[in-house]
Amino acid sequence: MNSLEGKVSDAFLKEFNLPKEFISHEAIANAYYTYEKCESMAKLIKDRVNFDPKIAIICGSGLGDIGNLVENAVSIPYTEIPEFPRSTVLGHLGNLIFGNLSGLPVVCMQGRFHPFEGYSMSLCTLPIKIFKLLGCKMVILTNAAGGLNRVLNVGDVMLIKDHMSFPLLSLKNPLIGVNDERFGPRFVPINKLYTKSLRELFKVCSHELNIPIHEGVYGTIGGPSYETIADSRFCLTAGMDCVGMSTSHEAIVAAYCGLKVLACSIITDKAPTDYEDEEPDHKEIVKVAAAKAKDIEKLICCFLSKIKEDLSLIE
Ligand SMILES: O=P(O)(O)O[C@H]1O[C@H](CO)[C@@H](O)[C@H]1O
Ligand code: HPA
Repeated sequence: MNSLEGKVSDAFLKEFNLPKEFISHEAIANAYYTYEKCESMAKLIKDRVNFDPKIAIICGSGLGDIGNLVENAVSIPYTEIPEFPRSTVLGHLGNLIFGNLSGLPVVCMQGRFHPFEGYSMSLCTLPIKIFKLLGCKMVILTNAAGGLNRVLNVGDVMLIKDHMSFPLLSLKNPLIGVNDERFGPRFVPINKLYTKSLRELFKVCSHELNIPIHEGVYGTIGGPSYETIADSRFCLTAGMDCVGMSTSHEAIVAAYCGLKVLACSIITDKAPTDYEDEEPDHKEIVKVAAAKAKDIEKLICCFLSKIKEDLSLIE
């Protein structure tokens, strides 16, 4: 029995009318963080910061410096939030930073949770539900990713227009389990997940700042191993432009909770597609992401200043 199982509420087990051995791990994990528990976590955070963020930003590997741009910042280490997961991956500091960015109230997550760390999908996406309860209207998701499409070079920014996720396609979905309609509906359409109008606005920023960007499909693999050559070739043929181990499930929970989503990748390496290609290395990935973070930071700041001019874009 894992530690979460012991805490599953009787009401949940009764609803299924089955012994808990018949319930999937995802459903059990999901049931643990009830709406009420998320509400009390959000309240605890709110009492501490006394701040109402409108936009949440999740920083990918090596991209935590975005949080350092936040003005009048109040920071809460994850370790000081009871029952909040901990960051275990290099390049993910583990702080929530509240303050203003480009004149808008934001919460910035310096460090995300990945399924390969051993966290359930619902735990990886718990922060999104808390952001919703804190009053956020949209999330900006960032990540480090390996380029598959050969038009993508190391250091490029790719705006995500769609995703394909092996975990999600194979019933590893954060929404599995008893649904609480207060968060969102049972069935969630995701064919318009990465809001087009917001992507267009991001492209305007790209032009204004003269920072060229690509637009493409992000692929999620489970990790923590990288891809074989055969995996990469398959992913490319399937339509993925780049590949990483995060983001897609966060985007789905955001859509489920009624939050708008904008997501972008920094291409930190070329996913190997030939037997002679170099091996990806996480330390190097973090280094490249940090070195190229300025472009994403400028784009996000410009994007936020445009949202500020027309808040109806995220209503
Ligand atoms: O997606 P982020 O958090 O940027 O991290 C990416 O970098 C790590 C691999 O080097 C994986 O965790 C992958 O998902
Ligand atoms: N593969 C998978 N995940 C990644 C990569 C990669 O090449 N680069 C950064 N995250």
